Amino acid sequence: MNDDYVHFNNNIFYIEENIPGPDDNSLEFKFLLNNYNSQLESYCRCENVCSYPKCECLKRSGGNNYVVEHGELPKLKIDSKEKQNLILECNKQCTCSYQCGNRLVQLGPLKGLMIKKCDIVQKGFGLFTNVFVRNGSFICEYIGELLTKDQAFKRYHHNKTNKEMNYIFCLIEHCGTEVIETFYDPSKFGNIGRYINHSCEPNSQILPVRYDMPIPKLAIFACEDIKPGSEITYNYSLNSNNKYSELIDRKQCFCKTLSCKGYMPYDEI
Ligand SMILES: C[S@@+](CC[C@H](N)C(=O)[O-])C[C@H]1O[C@@H](n2cnc3c(N)ncnc32)[C@H](O)[C@@H]1O
Repeated sequence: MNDDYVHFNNNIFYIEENIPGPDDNSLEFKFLLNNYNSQLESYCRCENVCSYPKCECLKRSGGNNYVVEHGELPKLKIDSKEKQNLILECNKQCTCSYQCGNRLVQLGPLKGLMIKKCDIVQKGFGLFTNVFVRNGSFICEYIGELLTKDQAFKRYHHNKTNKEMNYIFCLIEHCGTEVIETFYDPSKFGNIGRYINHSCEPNSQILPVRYDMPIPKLAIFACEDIKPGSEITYNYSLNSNNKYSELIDRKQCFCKTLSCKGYMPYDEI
């Protein structure tokens, strides 16, 4: 990966990959660590660049993940209710080259992103772009510590009690009858993705992407063309789960869009 960004706050450690949180001696942590240290079972034996349906990774993804010519998600106004295919990139066990069009998130974030204070003080800092971002482009990952459910709840309540911002992201994936839950916290260890604010009319979307290990990476893609100078935003509720609605902010929303719901997301059961 090639990430040129840094934090301006020395108390936050810049990381370019998710890391396991502290060991809480639970079975869940052992399972998480085991997954963290495992390799994805699938890989391809393609030469140079991959094509569907020959490539095993693309076959498992159900088709091309990215538009080959531009290295973007297909131009879709991504809808939260639409069923999203598994995004499985080629990984380090694959024999294809690094020019293969099925490697995007692993190549690192967009250049030209900037962290700055938002005009609306209640939002704190935000992530902005200095460059034009095409619809479907990969912007950056949301990287942090990987926590067990118990750790995520404890940290969330600590933040709430101390009136601190919440950075914990809870990903719930449904795979047949299986439900996979992953908790990310970039509050102390994280990348630039931690500065992206919520909007009720977002210009980006967060999606799970897998390569190398079975634990998904959280990847943020533009869901419309974004002009230079704009703030990058996504809707925090899209991957939240009603079961853990407690982990979602119920603060006043200051996105100031016409569709603003007034509060930060909270999915009803
Ligand atoms: C992942 S952080 C985003 C970066 C954060 N603004 C900062 O300064 O580090 C999430 C926190 O930002 C604030 N936030 C994000 N979107 C907001 C919005 N639309 N309105 C008000 N506050 C927002 C909330 O305090 C939330 O807990």
